[in-house]
Amino acid sequence: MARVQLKSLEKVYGKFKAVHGIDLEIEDGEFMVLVGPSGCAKSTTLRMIAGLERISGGEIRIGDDLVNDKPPGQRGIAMVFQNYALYPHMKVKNNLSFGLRLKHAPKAEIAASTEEVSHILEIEDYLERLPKQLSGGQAQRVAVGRALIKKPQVFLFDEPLSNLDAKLRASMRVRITDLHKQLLAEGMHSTVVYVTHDQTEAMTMGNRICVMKEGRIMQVADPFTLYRKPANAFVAGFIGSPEMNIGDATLVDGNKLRIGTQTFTIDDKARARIDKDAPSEVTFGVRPQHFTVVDQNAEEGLLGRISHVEFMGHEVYLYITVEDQSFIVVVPATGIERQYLRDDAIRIMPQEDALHIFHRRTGENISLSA
Ligand SMILES: Nc1ncnc2c1ncn2[C@@H]1O[C@H](COP(=O)(O)OP(=O)(O)OP(=O)(O)O)[C@@H](O)[C@H]1O
Repeated sequence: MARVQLKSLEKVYGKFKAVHGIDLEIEDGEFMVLVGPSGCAKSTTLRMIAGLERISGGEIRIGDDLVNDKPPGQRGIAMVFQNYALYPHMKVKNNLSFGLRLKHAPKAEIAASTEEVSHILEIEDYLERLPKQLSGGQAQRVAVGRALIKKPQVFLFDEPLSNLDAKLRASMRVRITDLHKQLLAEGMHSTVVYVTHDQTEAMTMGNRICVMKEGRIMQVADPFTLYRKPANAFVAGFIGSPEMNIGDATLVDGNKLRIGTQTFTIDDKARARIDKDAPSEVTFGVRPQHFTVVDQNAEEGLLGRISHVEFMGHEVYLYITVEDQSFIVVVPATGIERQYLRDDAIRIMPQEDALHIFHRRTGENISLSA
């Protein structure tokens, strides 16, 4: 069993509390991504699980073991770092087998494991090279191989793809998640805790994602739930690209929303979801993909002006100013009947069930019920 449990976990650096008593249960075999902006303490949390950082309070369990005071080598973990951390003077094959040699594993086992791992990661051709003779992607595969060869209960990844270009990152995302599935299919209890600041990486790789902010957990959920039902305005703004449109609004008579001086009727589905006790001064949220461009003379919707147009190939990003609020709206580029031009007037309307309402002060999503 390689469940990882964090209970009231805390980290204090001098007078600064970096981690504020977080609770998180990562299931056996799960791929859990810790994501959040720079400084939210995702790396600190990972390093505490690894045993590279002492904890200031709370508990960490790996499997059934309380590991609070155990050194990294006794935790059944292997870690892959952003900078690969390969030994520069060792050939790839020796980098791979280093952990096994340290444990004085039999020579035949070392040879067989090196062969197996290099085959899985397709690095057989580089075994005799030094790290400096590898590309970034190849070096990263060696770093993953070095973790894999230890057959750890838990893999810890700290921003492993940050140093790669966009194309290589995309292919390594697939490779790592495929590898995880393969290990599970072979009956290895390989739990993954993966740290990134990149929401695309989080959404595409995680079974579940833990979104963090300033040393606190904002939401833990599967990618679909995070996108469709963000618990608060922070998660809503962090997950999704381009970012969700978020701004001040007023609920009027429980069935209308006023943004600036413009008011539109909230659709029945959204109205049913909004907390009956919601305050009138709220924060609204609508994803750029969830607006419809409606007739300029329609009675409903928000009338604004296009301030900028970005043609992205398959879609067009429209930057729209509605009074003093800025919106970004994504429309499909194929089949558009009209050309969108800068300075044009435009009227937009949130699609049915696409409106989120957040508590202005706490940020809590008060349109999630039902
Ligand atoms: N050794 C340290 N001494 C003091 N403060 C530290 C130390 N290490 C980290 N911190 C602080 O703790 C907070 C969390 O840092 P951490 O590196 O875990 O964040 P992160 O989310 O991983 O950020 P990044 O994506 O930039 O790596 C930050 O405010 C950081 O400045």
